[in-house]
Amino acid sequence: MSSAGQHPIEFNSVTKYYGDVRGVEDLTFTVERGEIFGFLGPNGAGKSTAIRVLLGLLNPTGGEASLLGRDVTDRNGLRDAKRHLGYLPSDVTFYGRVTGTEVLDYFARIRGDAHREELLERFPVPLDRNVKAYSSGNRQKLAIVAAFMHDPELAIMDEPTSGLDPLVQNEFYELLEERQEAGQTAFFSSHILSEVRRVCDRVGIIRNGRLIELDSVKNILADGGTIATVRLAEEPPAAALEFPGVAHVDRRDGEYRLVLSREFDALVHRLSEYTVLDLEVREADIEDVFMHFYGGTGEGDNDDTPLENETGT
Ligand SMILES: Nc1ncnc2c1ncn2[C@@H]1O[C@H](COP(=O)(O)OP(=O)(O)OP(=O)(O)O)[C@@H](O)[C@H]1O
Repeated sequence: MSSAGQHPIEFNSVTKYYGDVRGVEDLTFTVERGEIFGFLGPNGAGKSTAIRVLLGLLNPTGGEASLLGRDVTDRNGLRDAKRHLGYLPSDVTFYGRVTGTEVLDYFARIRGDAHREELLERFPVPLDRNVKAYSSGNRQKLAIVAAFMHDPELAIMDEPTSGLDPLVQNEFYELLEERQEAGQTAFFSSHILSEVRRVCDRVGIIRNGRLIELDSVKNILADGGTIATVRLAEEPPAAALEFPGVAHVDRRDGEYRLVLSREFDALVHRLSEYTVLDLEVREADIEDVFMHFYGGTGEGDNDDTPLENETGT
């Protein structure tokens, strides 16, 4: 379509305030064609605000954003772009007393449904039943079929796997991967780090409305390095464990946890000054790395709710 050669998603210094409340501030990044991009951040960080600006549901206070090459404030252009978009909201609600079939018929009339039967085989739902009586998982599956049955070139999803059981989640990741092989683009917010590691090429991390990291998952994991957890018989002087190569130290339950590069000589040398009761050295995993970005006491935090993990809600 008209977006050929352009980035499917572009944010250029986008700021959105709700009165005095900051939604997002000076957000600048692009999503490349054919990539799966994860948009991460703690609760209240501004992810939904950014997505709503992109969909033209909120006017930015400043800056510009474009979707499939169309300025999001250009109503007609955005309407055209949306024919090639699949959108999966976080809180799927269908209005009225309608069946699953009627919901899909409605979207089919607007955007097409070439892949409807194939998707219904992968994400089966009780089509003849009133959607008000659907379980949350079935509601989410129906929304997936509705979002993807016209084979959109871009999918925007707000926590797409919430409410899905592990088998359906897996089917969904496979769908995203197949679509990527076909050159289509996906942008989604998530709190589930295992899915980010599995499917995302790049991530943007937002906190307090600002983008604080933008990189490939591979690079982010590589930079996170190694974690050493050590228990000592003596209390070392403050800062004794902050030697070169150590990016971060914290003390928890009598243990020191060091985030460090894979240079072990300095670690061994420093620990030799103490009686080591316990020592574990391992590769940092994705939870360690993202906790580093999520945690802390950033000025003006909107909400310090901890990150949910796979077993969370
Ligand atoms: N309609 C609104 N009116 C006023 N403030 C709002 C509104 N919507 C969001 N906010 C505020 O904007 C900030 C960003 O919220 P947003 O919902 O975009 O975060 P989020 O990253 O999507 O969070 P979550 O992970 O909890 O869904 C928060 O401080 C929130 O309270």
